[in-house]
Amino acid sequence: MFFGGKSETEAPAAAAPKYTHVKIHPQVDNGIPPEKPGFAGGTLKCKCTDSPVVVEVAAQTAHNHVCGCTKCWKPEGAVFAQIAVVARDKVTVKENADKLGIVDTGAAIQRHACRDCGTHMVGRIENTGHPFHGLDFVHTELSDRTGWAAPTFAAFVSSIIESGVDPARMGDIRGRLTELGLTPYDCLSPPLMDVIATHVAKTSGKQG
Ligand SMILES: N[C@@H](CCC(=O)N[C@@H](CSCO)C(=O)NCC(=O)O)C(=O)O
Ligand SMILES: [Zn+2]
Ligand SMILES: [Zn+2]
Repeated sequence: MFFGGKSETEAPAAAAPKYTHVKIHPQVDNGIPPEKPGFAGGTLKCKCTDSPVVVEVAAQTAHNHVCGCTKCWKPEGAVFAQIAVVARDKVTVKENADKLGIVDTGAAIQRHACRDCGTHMVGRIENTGHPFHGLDFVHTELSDRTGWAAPTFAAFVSSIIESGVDPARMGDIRGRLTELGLTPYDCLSPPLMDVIATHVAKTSGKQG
């Protein structure tokens, strides 16, 4: 140590979070709950108090993220959705399937929502040529279990402006996402964009 400075082995103090006033989504605003090793799924329930739609997800999810796009379902007041994927053969509607309807039949991800409360229960891709065909999109916050895959990035961040968020807030919002360890992207994460590009290149014959 020289002249009362820091010792070479002393870790620098972590910077205090600056953007805790910025709300993203209830599942991440107060710290992200850790996933549990060996966690094998659970049931998702819509918000209806009477005859809720119940969906079984019989596996851990992957690629969980917060999404700012206009299409993903967000809980009341949230700026972002939280959404993950799981193999479609692990997803079964167990109760009140008759309450489900497709939000937009023209979208790549067909979001099956409860007609009574509006909650999106399963997003399914029917196009077999889509890079993510075989994966369903689910909101694991609809489960009362803990241990689901934690979100690891923020997708379609600029799209929140399309939902009415003031563009002047984007610096603070990206700052909060970064603070939470949810790196902000204006599309999907680099590994997922690579999956999409590889699929496109294989389809066009540019990759073997
Ligand atoms: N700016 C648009 C973007 C919508 C968008 O492309 N969303 C993505 C991500 S959803 C889950 O991460 C997507 O793949 N959409 C396909 C679909 O929704 O069918 C907007 O905000 O609307
Ligand atoms: Zn409902
Ligand atoms: Zn989305």
